[in-house]
Amino acid sequence: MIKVIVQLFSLLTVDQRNKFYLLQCLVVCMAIMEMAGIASIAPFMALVGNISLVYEDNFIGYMYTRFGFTDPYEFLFFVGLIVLAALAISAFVSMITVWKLAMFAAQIGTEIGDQLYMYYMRQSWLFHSNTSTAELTKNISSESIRITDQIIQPLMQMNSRFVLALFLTIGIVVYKPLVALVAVSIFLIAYLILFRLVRIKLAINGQIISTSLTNRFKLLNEGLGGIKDILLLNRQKYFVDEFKESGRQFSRARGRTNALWQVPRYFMEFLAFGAMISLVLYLISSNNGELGVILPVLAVYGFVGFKLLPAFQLIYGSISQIKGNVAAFESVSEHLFLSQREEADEKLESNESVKPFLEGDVVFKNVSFTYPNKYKPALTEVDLIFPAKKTVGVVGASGSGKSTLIDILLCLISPAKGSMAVNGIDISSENKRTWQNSIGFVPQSIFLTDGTIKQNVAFGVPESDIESDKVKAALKLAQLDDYIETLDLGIDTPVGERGVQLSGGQRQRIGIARALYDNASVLVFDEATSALDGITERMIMESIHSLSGKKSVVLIAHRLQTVKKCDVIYFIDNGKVVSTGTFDELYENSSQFRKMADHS
Ligand SMILES: Nc1ncnc2c1ncn2[C@@H]1O[C@H](COP(=O)(O)OP(=O)(O)OP(=O)(O)O)[C@@H](O)[C@H]1O
Repeated sequence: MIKVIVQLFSLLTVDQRNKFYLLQCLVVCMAIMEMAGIASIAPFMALVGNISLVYEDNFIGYMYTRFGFTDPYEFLFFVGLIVLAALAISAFVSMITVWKLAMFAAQIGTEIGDQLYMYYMRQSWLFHSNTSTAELTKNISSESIRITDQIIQPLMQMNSRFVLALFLTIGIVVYKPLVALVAVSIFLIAYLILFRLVRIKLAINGQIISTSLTNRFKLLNEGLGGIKDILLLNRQKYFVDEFKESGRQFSRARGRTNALWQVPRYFMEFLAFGAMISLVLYLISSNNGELGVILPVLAVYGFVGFKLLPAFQLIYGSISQIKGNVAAFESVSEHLFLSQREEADEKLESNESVKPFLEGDVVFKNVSFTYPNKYKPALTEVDLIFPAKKTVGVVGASGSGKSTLIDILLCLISPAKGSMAVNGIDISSENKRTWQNSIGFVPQSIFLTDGTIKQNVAFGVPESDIESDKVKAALKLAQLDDYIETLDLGIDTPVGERGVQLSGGQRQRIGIARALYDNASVLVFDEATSALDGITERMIMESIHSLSGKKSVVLIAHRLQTVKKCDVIYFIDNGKVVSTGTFDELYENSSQFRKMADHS
């Protein structure tokens, strides 16, 4: 647990650390004020028990004459007011401190969520293709809240209570050493035994909470994402039962964790009352029932107990909560540390001047690639050229390596061996962004946001920066202008979540318009016309081929009709380029290609 606290602290920025130190000063201030409030009660209660103290040679007697009082009860009233004022100031400082601590913890917690989102958004395609989205969603939306509410908040509260408990303990030990040491030891030992008994259970519960949350997010994604198939196959029961089961595990683990830190309070209160009664009996027997001596001691211990017991309970509760939720921090800590390191690197990178555009022949030299969890390479020593302003087809059977080749072209993955150069310039991590700025990509399945047609064409551009003329031109090229004209709201028509209000072909054409919006110099189509009907496909293919001579176009296709007009076609098999040429040349020279063409 100490390790988690140290790690959390090392994740704080300089600003956050400075704020933390300031808050720490406020916490000490709060503890001192609470101490002062309690300490002021002793003389007041002494006076209540024995008003003749004002005539004796002590601090009370000195104050009585110093302020010129003549009536002892008037002085008692005055002391009462001072005690009230001290308690009010202490309550005020406590309120401010607790408020600031809560705000600070909430801010750090939210920033953890932001940090994770930023980190995941910056990760490579390889990272995302090998990581579960449910896991990442859970980390951002749920684990970061768990870290805020169940680790940082308790940590900050515990911190303030710890300082107070320490001061109060020192105070009462100085006041009456023996009684104080006995009382504090009883409580400390009781809490220590309790914590040792429950800590393993708490850690296990924390793990169960994390696992069941991952399952619930996974079932949410899969259930709602695949609702069409589920409705059709009538598989709701399986998803609902699994969701309920993970919910049951989650609630039981969470309930147990909460109970383990709340329930012992009642036992400790019983112990406190027992200690108080023992103290009364001890004081009465050792002071012959003299109220003037007994009352101030009882009042101080009463008030100290009133403050110290909740402080002990809060410290114990906080430690239990933190222990029960360490798993939440562990599941994101690696990503948080990596994101911290990446941010530092990014600052260095941002100083570089970035060229906006790259165009020219794209040359693959001896490119090989193997996926991290695979033994067999997806591409082996590929040498090829995508000539500038020509239309190139990439064909091959399913699993032959076409998408991998395109992912390298798009710089979504980097070749393990070999290189890619554009116009003679090797593409590396430094100029990768510039190259990506130059490409428009239309994937097999288009991702649409729950926005308008316009927002989906100018994907990720702030509304105020979207150029409607460019959107309309791209839509025209994608053969969607006729459809837009039939809509009352035109390009401002909402498409519904993931484009459910559009047909598959219309979604595909929005994707094509998106690739065309930024006027990229290279357009890459990954089976982009597969969802279209024959006539629309032909019209779009004509638009695409009309770009020949103006833009470089790369077409990946299963159906070889799509690549018939390409200037050059690469035929891929088993991760290697096995034949190159025009459609007719390949048809003539490659029996494999001929077989595919005849069956497409
Ligand atoms: N993210 C990944 N992790 C591990 N292996 C992968 C990954 N993506 C693809 N592969 C593997 O790499 C090989 C080439 O796959 P790729 O997707 O490039 O083929 P493809 O020709 O595009 O197939 P299709 O036409 O069916 O889309 C396949 O064996 C595939 O299983």
